[in-house]
Amino acid sequence: MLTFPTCKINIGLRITEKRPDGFHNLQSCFYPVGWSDVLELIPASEFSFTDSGLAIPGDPTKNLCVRAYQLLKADFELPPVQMHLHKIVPIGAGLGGGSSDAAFALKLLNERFALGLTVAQLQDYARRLGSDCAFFIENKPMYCVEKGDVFQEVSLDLSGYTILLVYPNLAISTAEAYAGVRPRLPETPLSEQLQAPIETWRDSVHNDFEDSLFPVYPVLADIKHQLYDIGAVYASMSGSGSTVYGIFQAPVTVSNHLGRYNVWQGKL
Ligand SMILES: C[C@@](CO)(OP(=O)(O)O)[C@H](O)COP(=O)(O)OP(=O)(O)OC[C@H]1O[C@@H](n2ccc(N)nc2=O)[C@H](O)[C@@H]1O
Ligand SMILES: Nc1ncnc2c1ncn2[C@@H]1O[C@H](COP(=O)(O)OP(=O)(O)O)[C@@H](O)[C@H]1O
Repeated sequence: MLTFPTCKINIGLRITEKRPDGFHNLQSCFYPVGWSDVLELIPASEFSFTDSGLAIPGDPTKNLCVRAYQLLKADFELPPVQMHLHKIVPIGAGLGGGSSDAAFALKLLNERFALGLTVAQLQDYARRLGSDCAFFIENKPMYCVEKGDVFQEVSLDLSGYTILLVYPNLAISTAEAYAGVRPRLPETPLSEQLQAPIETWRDSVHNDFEDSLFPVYPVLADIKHQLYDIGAVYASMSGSGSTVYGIFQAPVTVSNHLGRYNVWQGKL
């Protein structure tokens, strides 16, 4: 069985406070984007995990796909499987690629072995693997609060718009990015700003990580300016970086300047 774990962008990201557990509460709209990995699962005589494509840093036995399998194996009689992940979505990119792989692995195992888990149960397993992970169970636009794993419905429909993602070949660790932010409650809640037309977002919808990361990595601000220069209606860094995206009315010609990076263009 094959599945295609997509990624996400954050439209606005406000870090509101540090929590007693060391994590941060946030406000953000998570929006699915079609740049995807490929995950294959085949029943086998013993468990194995292999990967190809982009090199994934860290111990493969701790890959989030393996952890998803082990999590379910602890509660169910799961047969052994051969798992293969072809990695396409950049890593340390603010796109939630690893979290998506884990969530799609949970969904695939649930389906293949008829475990009968509900969406809420799958989300509970996903929360144990990472703050971003539960979003990818339903994988639809959501207003996310607390650790990014508590959801409120959002009536945001950007279908028809084109998105251009630019990964500047620079990985940023999520934990380090959080260590650099100064949490504060925004004067206007992000949910209110998102209700205004997309043309207004440039002056209102903000990713708090830009404040601490743009001075350290000037290439990020440069990409954002370039995206506006080529006609983006709205541009921002996604998550804790380093991907910067632009939303456009129609498909765009990627300039030579941006073409040096790892770019992906598609419909929202
Ligand atoms: C910043 C965001 C925004 O969507 O996305 P990415 O940029 O990673 O895609 C997320 O909050 C990332 O979520 P995720 O990547 O799942 O983080 P986790 O694995 O749970 O945590 C990694 C580390 O980030 C910090 N962390 C994460 C989430 C959160 N709400 N508060 C935190 O302080 C903690 O230091 C934690 O040890
Ligand atoms: N399947 C996976 N894909 C990507 N990264 C993974 C995976 N499993 C574990 N990881 C670990 O998670 C870290 C970053 O994950 P990722 O979700 O890509 O970050 P971000 O959301 O910031 O882009 C990597 O450094 C890697 O060690």
